[in-house]
Amino acid sequence: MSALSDKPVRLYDTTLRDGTQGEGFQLSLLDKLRIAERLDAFGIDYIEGGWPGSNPKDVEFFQEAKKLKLSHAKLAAFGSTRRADTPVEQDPQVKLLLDAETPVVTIFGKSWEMQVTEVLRTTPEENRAMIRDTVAYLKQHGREVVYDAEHFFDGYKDSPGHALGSLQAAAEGGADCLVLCDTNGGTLPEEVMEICAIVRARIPQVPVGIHTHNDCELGVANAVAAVRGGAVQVQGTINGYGERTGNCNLTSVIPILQLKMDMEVVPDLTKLRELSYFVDDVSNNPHFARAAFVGRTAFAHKGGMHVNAVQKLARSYEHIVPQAVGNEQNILVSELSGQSNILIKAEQLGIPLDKGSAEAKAVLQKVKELENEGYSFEAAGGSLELLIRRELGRYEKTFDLKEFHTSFRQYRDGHDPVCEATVKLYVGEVPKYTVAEGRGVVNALDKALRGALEPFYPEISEVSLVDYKVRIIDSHDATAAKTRVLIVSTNGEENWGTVGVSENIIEASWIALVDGIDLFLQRHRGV
Ligand SMILES: CC(=O)SCCNC(=O)CCNC(=O)[C@H](O)C(C)(C)COP(=O)(O)OP(=O)(O)OC[C@H]1O[C@@H](n2cnc3c(N)ncnc32)[C@H](O)[C@@H]1OP(=O)(O)O
Ligand SMILES: CC(=O)C(=O)O
Repeated sequence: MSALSDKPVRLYDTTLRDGTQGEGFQLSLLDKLRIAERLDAFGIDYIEGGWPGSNPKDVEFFQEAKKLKLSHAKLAAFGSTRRADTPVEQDPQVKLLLDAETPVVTIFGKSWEMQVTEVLRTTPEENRAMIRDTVAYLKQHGREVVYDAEHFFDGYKDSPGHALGSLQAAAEGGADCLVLCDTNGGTLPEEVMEICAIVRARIPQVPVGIHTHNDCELGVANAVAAVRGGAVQVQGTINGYGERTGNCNLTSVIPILQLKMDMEVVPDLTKLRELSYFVDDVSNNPHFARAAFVGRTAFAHKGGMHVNAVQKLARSYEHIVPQAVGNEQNILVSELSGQSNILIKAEQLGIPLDKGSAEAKAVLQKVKELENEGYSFEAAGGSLELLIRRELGRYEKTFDLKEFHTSFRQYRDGHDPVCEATVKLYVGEVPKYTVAEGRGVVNALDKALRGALEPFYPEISEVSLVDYKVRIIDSHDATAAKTRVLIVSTNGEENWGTVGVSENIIEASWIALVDGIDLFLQRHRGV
């Protein structure tokens, strides 16, 4: 019985090997071990850990991975066939594959005649022998052997006989799975489906797998087409990392298989988003907001019509239930909002509003006016909350600003430059005037503002800035550029974004900074 027969489709993850062939995706040994553990816990069937013939880290990975307590996944070591004119038992690459002591070994070989003659510079006969010998040798050593047929689709379209002959050689050697690779990522889904079905018919005794690349943005579509054509193993990477534009994205193909094609491939799909973020965090990459299924915007609704409809019936604009993949619905407020967006936000703040009420209309109008001036509330939930509070009278003035001043001093004697800020304000009737130095102007202003407020509101010592972003935007009359500053503040438990817009970057920063602290005070004081 085939090793692949008890599940409709087996998931083969190559994040740790092909993923690391992608620009900007590097993993330390520890990173690789941590990701392997998470892939196993998620229910991935095969984890390709690396290429031991490539570098010492991958050799060490397989040594260290023996200590992992994997509950489900099988580890695979990856490498090439023996080299031309070298007996397989003397090939150092093949020896390293055995030394990795994994239950599975994956080798790649050439399917495209042109690659055989021009890159390997050998004959098709020797190429077939390289494939057959290597697979057979690994089988003799008790390994499950996955054969990756590199450039299979290009090779098949160029010469079907040659491409099928190379697969036949792997089958004769005893391969457990023949993986058809769209190595250059240029094949279309209907070709993938048709060619997979032909291979299944010509070599029915060995299961077929699929390995696709995303050069035409078709990595996932091609994997799905292959499954339709009879493939039972899908190779890919978490978040689609990989060579050039990446590999088939497992965070998309897994929910497609499970939710759309009714194939149970993982036990708990709700952990998908967490896994996606984990791999981004470990590799120090930003999360791709627009990623299908797992991205921050995958279920974000901005247009007023959409928001109105999803409130009545979520599936009017959602193709799946977001929670099925660990994601959630997100309602955005902007100039494209209708009252429905405002009502939802207000309700989240515990301020129920009625549709058609004067308050709902006033908030909506203010949002539209401010966005027209350059404000953006999508990432500035804190400023939006203040706006709603002010419009609805759920706001208490905590201080009155009279003036602020900033300066930047550059010395000629090598002394570090100094930024200085002064702030003059009133808390009730009490005046306060402070001065502070900082690493930059915003830092100096932040310190001066806190210095003035802390004697009255000591709780603001909990608040700190975590992010500061500046964007130059066109003013609506297009005569002068405006600056939009977005600040993210935190009290260690929650983050909130505030926004300021002005033709002057310091004023824009000040508005965002003050909103950040003001919102904290409103909440803390239970206004
Ligand atoms: C489609 C894929 O993604 S396959 C995986 C590709 N990944 C990588 O290349 C990352 C890891 N690679 C490496 O660390 C290095 O390239 C190594 C250690 C494997 C080889 O390094 P070197 O020995 O210095 O060779 P180099 O990388 O310059 O060239 C590759 C050699 O492999 C040969 N080769 C290519 N494909 C195959 C194959 N399927 N079977 C056997 N040999 C092959 C090439 O012909 C070439 O040898 P040649 O110059 O004698 O013709
Ligand atoms: C094997 C592989 O990574 C490829 O053909 O793309």
